[in-house]
Amino acid sequence: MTAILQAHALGMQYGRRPALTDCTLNIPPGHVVGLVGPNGAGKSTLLKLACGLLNPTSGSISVLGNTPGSGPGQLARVGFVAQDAPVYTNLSIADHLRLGARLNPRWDRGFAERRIAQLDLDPKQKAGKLSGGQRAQLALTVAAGKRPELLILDEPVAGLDPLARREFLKNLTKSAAENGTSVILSSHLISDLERVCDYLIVLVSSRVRLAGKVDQLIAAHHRIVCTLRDPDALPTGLEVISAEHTDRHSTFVVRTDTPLPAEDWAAQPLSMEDLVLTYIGTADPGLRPATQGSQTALDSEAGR
Ligand SMILES: Nc1ncnc2c1ncn2[C@@H]1O[C@H](COP(=O)(O)OP(=O)(O)OP(=O)(O)O)[C@@H](O)[C@H]1O
Repeated sequence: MTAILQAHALGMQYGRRPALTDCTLNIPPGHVVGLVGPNGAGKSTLLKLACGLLNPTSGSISVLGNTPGSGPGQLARVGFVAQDAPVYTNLSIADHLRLGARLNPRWDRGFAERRIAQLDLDPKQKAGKLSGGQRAQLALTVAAGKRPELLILDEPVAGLDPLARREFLKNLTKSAAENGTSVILSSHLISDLERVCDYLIVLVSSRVRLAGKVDQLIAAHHRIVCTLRDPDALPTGLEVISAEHTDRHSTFVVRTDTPLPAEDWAAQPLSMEDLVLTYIGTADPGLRPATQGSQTALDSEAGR
């Protein structure tokens, strides 16, 4: 099966500033992929590279097996909503839907019109007069109405109120499953991603720190609490992702691809939020040298 996104040693620099460094990914189709990371981590840069809005300064990227943005055929297969949900301010909502129909061979008019009605928006309203959240809803409707194979959304729910956010995410997963669409969405709202994503990418300081299927990542990570000890005293095969110590106890987040050995410790699973925060909180690659290697291993696992 063709990967929805394959990147090898992908890099992007704006002038001398690296925005994405040595990014290697192999995302299989059929997933809702959550892309998380702190401000400035490189999320939007990766998504723009995937749409062909930017060209890499090093490495390679392919999306659905092709070079991003390489002609009308590829553009029709990928729907994209940028972070600020751009719309044509002088055009009405109905004009946007007409434009969508003209430009996209697989345009789903019924879906788009239904969605606008469900949102209680007036088709005659100029897009420039919509609220920020309503503009985001219009941009999302146009992107989804293309019926793309891959929908790329850069912080799609940031401008939506809590109820609209929940509804949007529910519809997104339902429509992705019904239409066989893969989705990549970035967000700072980990609890939202937890609800809808089954594949996770954590970007920190322009590098991929973690990537893989959520269930496999959760199964491979454990929080263990034990009497005070040095990480080197832990059994081999456990990769220490984070370590915290009090006078008496040590708490480690460890990763292992084999079952956790039974020892004199209390072990707990991590939630997706715990996992993300652990990797974001241990962002210094100098402190945690093994994680990039783990990412590559998981990627090849997921790409099988
Ligand atoms: N057009 C640009 N020119 C110069 N530097 C840029 C440009 N766009 C992004 N950058 C820089 O590249 C880095 C990555 O930015 P990017 O927008 O990809 O991050 P992000 O993870 O999407 O951040 P956020 O969560 O704040 O949206 C940042 O250091 C940013 O300042």
